[in-house]
Amino acid sequence: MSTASAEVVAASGLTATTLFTYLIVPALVLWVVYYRMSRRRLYELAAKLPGPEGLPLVGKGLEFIGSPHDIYTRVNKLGLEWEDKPVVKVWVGPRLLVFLKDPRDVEIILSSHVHIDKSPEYRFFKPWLGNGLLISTGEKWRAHRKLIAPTFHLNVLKSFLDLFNQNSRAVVEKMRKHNGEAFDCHDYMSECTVEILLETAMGVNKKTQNQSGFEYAMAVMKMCHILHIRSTKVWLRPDFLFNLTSYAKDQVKLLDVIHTLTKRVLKKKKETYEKNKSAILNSIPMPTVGIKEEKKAEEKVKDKTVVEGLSYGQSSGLKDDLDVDEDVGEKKRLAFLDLLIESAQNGVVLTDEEIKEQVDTIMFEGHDTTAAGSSFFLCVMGTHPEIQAKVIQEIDEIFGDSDRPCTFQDTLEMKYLERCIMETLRMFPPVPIIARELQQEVKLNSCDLSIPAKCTVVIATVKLHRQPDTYPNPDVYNPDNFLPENCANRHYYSFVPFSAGPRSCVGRKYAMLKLKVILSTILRNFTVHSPTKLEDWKLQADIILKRTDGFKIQLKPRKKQTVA
Ligand code: HEM
Repeated sequence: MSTASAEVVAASGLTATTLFTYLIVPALVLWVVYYRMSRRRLYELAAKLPGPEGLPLVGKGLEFIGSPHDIYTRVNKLGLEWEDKPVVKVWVGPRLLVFLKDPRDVEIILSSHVHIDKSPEYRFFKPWLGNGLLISTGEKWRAHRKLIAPTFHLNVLKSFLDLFNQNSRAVVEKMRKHNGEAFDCHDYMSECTVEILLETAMGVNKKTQNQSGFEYAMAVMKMCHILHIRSTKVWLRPDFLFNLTSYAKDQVKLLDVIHTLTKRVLKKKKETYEKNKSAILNSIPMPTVGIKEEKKAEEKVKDKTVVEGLSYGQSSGLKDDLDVDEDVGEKKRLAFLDLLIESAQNGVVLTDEEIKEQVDTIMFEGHDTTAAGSSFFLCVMGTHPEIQAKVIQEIDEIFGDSDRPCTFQDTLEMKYLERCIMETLRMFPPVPIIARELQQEVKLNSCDLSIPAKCTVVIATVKLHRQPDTYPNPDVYNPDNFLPENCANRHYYSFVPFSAGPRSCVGRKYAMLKLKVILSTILRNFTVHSPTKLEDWKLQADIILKRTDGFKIQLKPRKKQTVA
């Protein structure tokens, strides 16, 4: 306070404390009244929703303290207490979270073209993924989705089979050195999926990758951990507090590793593009095995339309923009990064920064999810030898004694393996929650209740996929859950590991094809044993679902070594 104003205050007999009381306190009270009035409808509807009331001010915020496994266990327990309700509200401080687990309600959210905004927690991804497809919304998201979805067309994916095969064989050779010893398979799956992504979607040659795949995968894992900590520890949410912690310093270092790789990938690709524009079209690797037979098989498949639906990770009644039948045309069949660069050169408004954000998004979404899915699969096989034997029998019927690479037609014949992958994604969905910020009130289908605008809707796939009225014995691993006759009467939205509707996973078909090639190659070479029973696994919902106790497996060679 200046001397003059201090004198005025002194003359009027006011002290700084009374000034505070007379000005700041009423302003604060007015703000609180305004804040509550503007959220009146939210409180009104929230009061009618079932769920724990929690403590004043913090609600159930304290449930989110502790290790990722503790949080997972506590939130799961909370879910069990409200098991009989189709919808459960949870207050975390001033935030209202509404958990949905009835497929009829899940359908309202996921099938909507309106409820597409991600929840505020996704903003923690911003320094990493910018405004990439996972986070963006509105017109930007719509335009980029339209551009990117065709790059995951089956015709593009089929051209990746050689690379899927080569990398699967490489990981088999790397894992062989454990010689029957127990080891954590997640690091291998992680490295392998990063390398496959670099070679396929990004078109980066293996020779130029060096150690970067492994380093990148480790940096991504650590970043996910930091993001998880931020979204669960309320005090780390504001940037100014987070920036004071060692997590912020670690984040800077990790993002440096991640973005260095992305920038390098982008630079290389642009140089190639400039050097020889026409060579870009030819740079998509073409399959070299059994092309004629593939063509015949494809025609057969087209007649039967068996390639959609469950084969590619979603209930057969669901369709999204990945299921468009018309071929995008020879010229347009570009791999992801080639298409983005070409589009930017040909007048589509796409800045270098936007391309980088999409590359980061695809690298993250495309790698950690598949690494978790394949690691869970191997562990499940290891704990269910009788089911593993059936998968191996199917694979042997397809390949016999041959070491030939896997073709697209082979993947279509892996029906039992497919059901086992589906069942793994049911029990252990790599993306355990899908969260949206509602801009409009929503009337639920399962009951006579509405959820308010401005709340966060959470679809916990880990819960949705284990509803006993949909899946008898939901905690028992049973691939027969995905027999056609058992799927027939099930609600389409009761199985959404890749989400569904307009914001479904753009890499769904890519992931399924890649999983079939990697996992069949591993089981052509080894039988898997897993030392810990499935009931004893310790899970943590760390953005991506993981095992706190690690993905330990032992491999026993089945036959002579394949040539890598
Ligand atoms: C087993 C593997 C995978 C699973 C379980 C999975 C699951 C999901 C889920 C649940 C979402 C919706 C997330 C949300 O709404 O918050 C999603 C979105 C997305 N996924 Fe995947 N994913 C997998 C593999 C992949 C792959 C291989 C790629 C790319 C190569 C990919 C790219 C994306 C992208 C870009 C989005 C954002 C789409 C949008 O918002 O329009 N995913 N994924």
